[in-house]
This record gives sequence, structure tokens and C-alpha cells, in this order.
Amino acid sequence: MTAGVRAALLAGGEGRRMGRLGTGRLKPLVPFGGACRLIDFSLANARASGLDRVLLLSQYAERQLMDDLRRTWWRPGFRVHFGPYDEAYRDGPPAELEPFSGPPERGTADALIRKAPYLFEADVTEVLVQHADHVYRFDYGPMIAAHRAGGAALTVSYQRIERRYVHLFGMVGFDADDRLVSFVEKPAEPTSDLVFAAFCVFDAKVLHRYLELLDGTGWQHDISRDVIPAMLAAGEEIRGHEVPGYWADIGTVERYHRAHLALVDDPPSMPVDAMPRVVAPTVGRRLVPAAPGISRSVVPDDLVNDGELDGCVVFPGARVSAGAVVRRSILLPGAVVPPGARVDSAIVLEDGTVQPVDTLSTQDVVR
Ligand SMILES: Nc1ncnc2c1ncn2[C@@H]1O[C@H](COP(=O)(O)OP(=O)(O)O[C@H]2O[C@H](CO)[C@@H](O)[C@H](O)[C@H]2O)[C@@H](O)[C@H]1O
Repeated sequence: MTAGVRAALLAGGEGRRMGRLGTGRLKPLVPFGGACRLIDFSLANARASGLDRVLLLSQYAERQLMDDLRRTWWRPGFRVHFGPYDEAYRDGPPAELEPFSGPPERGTADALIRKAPYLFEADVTEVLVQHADHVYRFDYGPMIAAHRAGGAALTVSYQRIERRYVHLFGMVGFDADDRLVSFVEKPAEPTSDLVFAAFCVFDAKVLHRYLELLDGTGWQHDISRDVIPAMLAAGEEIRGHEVPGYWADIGTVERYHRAHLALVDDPPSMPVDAMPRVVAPTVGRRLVPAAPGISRSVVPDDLVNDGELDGCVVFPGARVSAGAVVRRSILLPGAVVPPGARVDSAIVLEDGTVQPVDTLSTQDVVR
């Protein structure tokens, strides 16, 4: 089913809107759900869908990212491909690496163009574009099958969300047959509740043609701002594929926090079991509805809790000291909450620093 499909994972995020959580680490590597990092969802989805490799698109070929993915995601039958750096990583992270060179990429389409030799190989019939900051579990197989069966040039994922957030996304509209009829990136005044969930399947030849067509036309070098609107205007067959269940783009600390609260408040929508297990895979974790000192929290087997936890998500190696009360918060790997501390709606980082959530919540509206 996925033979001929080349996955390309946009992982260029610097995490500037992630506050202290993003300091010193790249956004794709921000820990999530007590079990993994943001990038692991798209990789786990690709692997579970039968893809054998995913091409990494990271603007500055970040060493930190490639070193990590070499360790965590080069497995038998599946690996992340580093394009020009792939050979250097064959036997493990290299001692030295040729630094990134060339003009900066101006948008997501530039990322595809720069990696074109690894993307548009002779046996590639479709390109699956993925994002490294999306939390969801999804089988791409049926979407690819429907894309092929319908002879579409492009199939876009979409989901219905609350109208008040639509201005942060690409707003999409479809006819009765699920054909895309409108696409407005970050609309000032949304008129629909449907948004582009950003992963999509392109016919490889058509994508290649549009990237060449748009080159040099004063475009914004972006898939959503240029490639999709140009295809729509030219009357290409673009189909929609609704994303069932949980899907979230984790762009800010507030959204990061909200997604974690969904784990404890609405477990059927994103069950703990559905998390890829990349951080400390041997340490179990479970949703505990109620136990002495714990209510409705996702906790690891190795938790040391001498205080109280309510509505929290805890990573392995964390400790809550005597008399501490932690509510609606996330404890990152190894985080220690000191005796008697009160933590509410915050993220406790590995070094014990606390990132409050409400201070950055306005970023959702000023983006
Ligand atoms: N040169 C580069 N190399 C590698 N990675 C790069 C890159 N430039 C950007 N990226 C990454 O690509 C992703 C897309 O980022 P953008 O900021 O362009 O779009 P945004 O997420 O706002 O909206 C997009 O995603 C939402 C859904 O979340 C859609 O609704 C909307 O239409 C769509 O534009 C991010 O993860 C970013 O880090």
C-alpha cells in the first residue's frame, strides 16, 4: 500500500513560542505525554503505516536532531533519512559534520526543493508531507489508497475545530464529493470550522511540476500559501480526507498544556497506550484515576510521590517531595518538586525550573 510513497517530515521548528520549554532544545524534541517527544508521533505513524523511511527536512541540518534520531529512529526496517548527511551517519553520529551551507529556506516549499534529489527519486509516485509538531495517531494507508483510487493530484487532511482557533490555520472548504473548493491560509475572519491538518499526499510528478512552476514568481515559498492555492486555481483534483479522533498542532506552551490535559481529562480521545514509547521505553506508564496522593494523572512506574498529584502528566524519573501539591501540571523527565511546593497549571522542567502556562497563553491570539 505504501510502496512508492516517500514521506518528508518538516522538522525545522526552533520552538521560540515554547518558552523555557524550548530553550536549549529543538521543538521536535520537546517531550510529550510522559512517553515520547513531539517528532515521535509522525515517525511512529509512518512506521505503523508500513513506510520504511522518512526524509528529514530540517532547515539547518541540526546536529542535535540528527544525533538523536540516529539513536532513536534507525531501527530494522525503518529509519529517518538525513539526505546529504545520511552517509556520514551510517555507522553512528560522526565526529565532525560539514556545516550547513546555502541560502536560508524561506518556507516549507523551499525545504522540499532543497531535498528534491532525495524526494523525487525514480520509484517515488507520491510524497507524503508530515509535520514534526503534531500529536496524533493515524494510519496513512487508507488515505493513500483513497488518493490513488480517486486519481487525485493532492489529498489534504482536515479536521473540524472550534471557530475561534481557525485563524491560526489554513481554512478549507469542500464540495459534497470532498473535493477542495477553497483554501485560505490564516484567515482574518474565518467563515468555516474546517482546517487543513497539514499532512497531505501529493502526486510526486504534480508536486515537482508546481515547485518548478512557482520558482521565480515572487512567491512565499510555502506549501500552504503558494503550492496548494496554485493547484486549486489551476483546477487540479484535490481531495479531502477527514482526520478522525485526536489531532493537535503544538505551537505554543498553552497548546502543549492543553494537549496534556486532554490525556487526563478525556483519555478516550488520546489514550496513554497510543503514545509512542521512546523516552525510557522500559518504564511503564498508566492513567491512574485515583490512588493515595494521586488523582486522575498519567504517571510512570518509577514515580516517587510523597506529595499530592491531581490532573498531571509525569515523565519517568520525576519526584514529588513531601507536602508538595501539584495540580494540572506536567513534570518532565527527572523533574523534582521540592518539599511543600505548590505548582498549578505549569510545566516543571528537568532542572526544576517552572514554566507557568498562563503567561504565554495570549500567544495563541497574537500569532
Ligand atoms: N525550511 C523548513 N524546513 C523544515 N521545516 C520547516 C521549514 N519551515 C517551516 N518548517 C516547519 O514546518 C511546519 C509548518 O510551519 P508553518 O509555521 O509554516 O505553518 P503553521 O504550522 O503555522 O501552519 C501549517 O500547519 C497548519 C496545521 O497545523 C495548517 O492548517 C496550515 O495551513 C499550515 O500552513 C512547522 O513545523 C515548521 O517548524
